[in-house]
Amino acid sequence: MINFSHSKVPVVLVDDESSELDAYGFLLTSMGVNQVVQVQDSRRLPGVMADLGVCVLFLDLNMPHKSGLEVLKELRVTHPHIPVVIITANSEIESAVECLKQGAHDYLVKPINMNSFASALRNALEICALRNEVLTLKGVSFNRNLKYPEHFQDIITQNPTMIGLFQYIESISTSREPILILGETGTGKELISRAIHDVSGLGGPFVTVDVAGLDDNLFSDTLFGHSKGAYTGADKHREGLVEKAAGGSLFLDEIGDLSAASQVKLLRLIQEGIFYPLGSDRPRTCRARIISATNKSRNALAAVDQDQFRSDLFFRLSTHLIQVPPLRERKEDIPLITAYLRDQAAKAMGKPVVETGKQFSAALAAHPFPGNIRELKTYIYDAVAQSTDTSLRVDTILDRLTDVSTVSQSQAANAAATPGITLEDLMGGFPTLAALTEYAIDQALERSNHNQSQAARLLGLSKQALSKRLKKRDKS
Ligand SMILES: Nc1ncnc2c1ncn2[C@@H]1O[C@H](COP(=O)(O)OP(=O)(O)OP(=O)(O)O)[C@@H](O)[C@H]1O
Repeated sequence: MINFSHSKVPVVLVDDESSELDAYGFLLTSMGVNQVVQVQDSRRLPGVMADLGVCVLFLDLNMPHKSGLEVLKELRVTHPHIPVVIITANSEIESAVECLKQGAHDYLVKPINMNSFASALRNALEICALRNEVLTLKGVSFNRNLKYPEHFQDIITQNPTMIGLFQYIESISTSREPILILGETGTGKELISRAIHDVSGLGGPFVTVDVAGLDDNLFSDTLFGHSKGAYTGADKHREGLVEKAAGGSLFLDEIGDLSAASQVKLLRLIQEGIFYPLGSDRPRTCRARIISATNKSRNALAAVDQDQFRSDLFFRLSTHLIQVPPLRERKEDIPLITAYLRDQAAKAMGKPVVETGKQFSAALAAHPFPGNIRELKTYIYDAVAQSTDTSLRVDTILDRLTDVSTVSQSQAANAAATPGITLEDLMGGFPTLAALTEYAIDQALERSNHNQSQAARLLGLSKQALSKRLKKRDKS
């Protein structure tokens, strides 16, 4: 019998029938699997996964409360790297195929044959090992290692840098020092600030203010409030947002646009921890944690020779500094976020969920997204509103992508100027498409130890298509 005792990866079984759970559990233990986790109520799975991290999942399709398909859709968002094997009855084959489309790794039909079970497990463990290797090479643990994944569930990503940011946010959760979030417009800075607040466990409210449109008087009034009679029309005492955020977090958005006079007031607030409502000489203590954000670059903000933004304020605000990567640097997130927004838009508009479609996906993949996720959201909502077919219509975005591409030419030029390995370096000259294809096939075979099923999966091909190509290559 195959023995999996060398693998430390836990195997999770999700099935509402306790007799099935016991039977599969027994089978796995007898194959030497070290850790078997049984989940009878699929609604409990997110909690179980939060503690486990990397694992292989066997998922029954037909369950009360939350079906296998619903669970799978959620997992694709929260744990996109985890291989999922569907367990299905003969009558549910169509649903199982739908699950494969949704990213399940394999399916088994009941009654389950021990050999098929073992081979599905072996493949899933191999996928775990391969993906782990790739992410380790990128400097990130396959395991998200998050203590509070639920606080990040609205931030859809599978990008290693983003997951690293989540880990950083958890590591500073007990600090009450200021946090500065840098990132281009629409990269999700506000979403991240919300997650920072949630992870911090602060019991007070999360209060946000966009300081870009505030002149100095309005800034003081908004943040610090005023006492009765402070100015004409101030007919009663009004507390400011610093007070409202007591015991919680105050999120100051667009901090890079703050006037010089307001910068001085903010610096005093952070340094001394006190503030004065307008018209009052009684100091109040600031009991809010300050999170700020800007879409100006770090260099533009911190440049000591420019007096636009005080460098002392920059350093005070950025005890903890978070740099959010633009969408064009995490292209692997585009399909994931697209699917999430597409489903969200369909739900909001009461329309059926449709496929994204190959052409639509390809057009998005080639776009630089100067407006990042906010821009992507605009396209998806518009395309969903116009959709009448089984997939999103690419013509709804093509014109818009061209317009924005012109705007973003300078960004693209910057990206191109980024030092790194060029295609020429890699291939010894600019490659033809055919040469690139061959190179990708070689790499996939090498990384999968010449296991053709694994290699085909890495390449996004069926095993048959890969084997056809390899045969053709052998003949030539
Ligand atoms: N990873 C993500 N997954 C899903 N939705 C996202 C993600 N990142 C951002 N969004 C969505 O994109 C939109 C813009 O995000 P957000 O307002 O947080 O960006 P921002 O960086 O604060 O932008 P700005 O600098 O213009 O204020 C919001 O609707 C947000 O919900």
